[in-house]
Amino acid sequence: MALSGVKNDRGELRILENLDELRTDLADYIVELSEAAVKERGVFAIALSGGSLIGLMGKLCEAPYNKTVDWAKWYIFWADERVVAKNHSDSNYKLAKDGILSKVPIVPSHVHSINDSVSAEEAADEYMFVIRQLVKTRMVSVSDISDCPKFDLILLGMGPDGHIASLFPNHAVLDETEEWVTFITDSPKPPPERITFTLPVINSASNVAIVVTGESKAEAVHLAIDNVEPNCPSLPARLVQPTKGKLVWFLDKPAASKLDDLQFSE
Ligand SMILES: O=C1O[C@H](COP(=O)(O)O)[C@@H](O)[C@H](O)[C@H]1O
Repeated sequence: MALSGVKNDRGELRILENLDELRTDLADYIVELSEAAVKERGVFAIALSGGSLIGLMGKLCEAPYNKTVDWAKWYIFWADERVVAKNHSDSNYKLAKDGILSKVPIVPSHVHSINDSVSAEEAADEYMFVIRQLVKTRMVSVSDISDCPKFDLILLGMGPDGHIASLFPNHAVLDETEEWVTFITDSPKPPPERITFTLPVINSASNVAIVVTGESKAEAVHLAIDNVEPNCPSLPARLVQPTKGKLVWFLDKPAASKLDDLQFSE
């Protein structure tokens, strides 16, 4: 049985009994947000991450979701990408294409992947330009408190070190507040060159979901969510604090195993 509730100011927690329940709950949540965005704005702008997240989104390619979702209204972006060719096994685009995008009727021109034939710096600049054009036409909304794009949903995974997108602990990239998209060339996790949404963009989204499974991430989940002393100011996952949007954590039981006193109703 799932546990769910709100934990201090760290958003809503959904702790699922097993991976199958997590996959279903995640698919239901994404579909609900896509229906609301399409009803309100006519489109759904969703940013994906790489890693284990894509496999956990797999139910979207199955019945009933594959037939009922209004795929033609989806606009796809990436919260981060590794600077490798699109057919490289490290590519977040390839992962999403093989795992989801090739299995549902997404409009190819709505898939906004990152240019893989230029440097990391150029790719970040270009991606920001692409997003800027889509903000102008309101395919992507704009935040009313900053000039940042306001994605309908940003989906994040989290590494055992607490990184989200390609924002790593104690890295200068966490201080980037001017750019929407930036790049790094020294990622502690290979490959070294990556581009990533910055924290202001992530925190301007209408909805952010962080999806984490497995015991190896339990300590980082605890540090990111609980009121720990000393606080972990440079743990990237802890810095996800949507200004006006909603944050939801999807956790399996092993990932949630180190959280302090869970007192949610079952
Ligand atoms: O390198 C990355 O890692 C994170 C976490 O991946 P996971 O496999 O541990 O879930 C991922 O969210 C990010 O997009 C990716 O580039």
